[in-house]
Amino acid sequence: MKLEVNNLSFKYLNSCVIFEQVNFELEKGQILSILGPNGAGKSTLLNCIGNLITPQEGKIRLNGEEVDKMSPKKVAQRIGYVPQIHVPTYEYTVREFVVMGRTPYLGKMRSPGDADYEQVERALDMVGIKHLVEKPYTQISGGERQLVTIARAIVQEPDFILLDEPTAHLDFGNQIKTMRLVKKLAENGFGIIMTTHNPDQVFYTGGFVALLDRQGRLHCGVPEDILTEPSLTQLYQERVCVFYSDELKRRVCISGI
Ligand SMILES: Nc1ncnc2c1ncn2[C@@H]1O[C@H](COP(=O)(O)OP(=O)(O)OP(=O)(O)O)[C@@H](O)[C@H]1O
Repeated sequence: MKLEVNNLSFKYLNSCVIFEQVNFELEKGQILSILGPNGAGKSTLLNCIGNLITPQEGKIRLNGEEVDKMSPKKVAQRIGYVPQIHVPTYEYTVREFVVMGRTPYLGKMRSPGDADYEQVERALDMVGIKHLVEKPYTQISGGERQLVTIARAIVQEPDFILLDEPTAHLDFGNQIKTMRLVKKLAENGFGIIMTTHNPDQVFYTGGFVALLDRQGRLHCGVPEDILTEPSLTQLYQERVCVFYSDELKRRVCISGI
């Protein structure tokens, strides 16, 4: 299963262009991390890929099929989306919230069955929050909510999962655990597209990386080529240091303060 993004351009009504001529492709089991300054357009790009908003130009295809011509149900079977902030509207328990990920597979008027709930338990176990299963979704923390939303995307069994800043609300330990989880999801065959503000996470997860600059251009490649001291310093307008750690056996990125 291949996701292709061709010549994508987007602007909001009455705004300047957010990004232009964006091109990349990704296979199931691969990771693409998107970095860029605040307001560059990373979430907007994810929303286009998830078919939540329509680009003015360009196409997104899944195995050659145009996403905007697919039914919402079929898109939901192929692409899972974990937004940056999820505002709860009703006191669902975590179990009830996560099982909603099974909706694209349920027939009209059919309720989830034992097998669906077993998937929920497995997904909560995988993200490390099985103990929250009975808790109301409105009574868990922002970070826990993010993990619950990842569990919902897992039970959706999509080919690709879009993660918008999956570590945004997480403490340092949970950020590390989530990056380990992202790698595990890719090893389990999910294609992952995630946005992040931490270049070091990309050296850990590996895969591909894309920098979205302030001019709306996307520069894609492997971390070793794309995440260099000059490119990151230019992107963030602050000194950034990149070096090889013998202990970690990978490159490391830290602020150059
Ligand atoms: N619904 C909207 N209507 C008009 N402009 C919008 C809308 N949503 C976002 N924008 C603008 O589009 C630009 C890109 O926003 P977006 O949220 O995609 O950036 P981002 O790179 O994800 O930012 P951050 O890192 O801060 O989350 C910003 O200037 C933002 O103000």
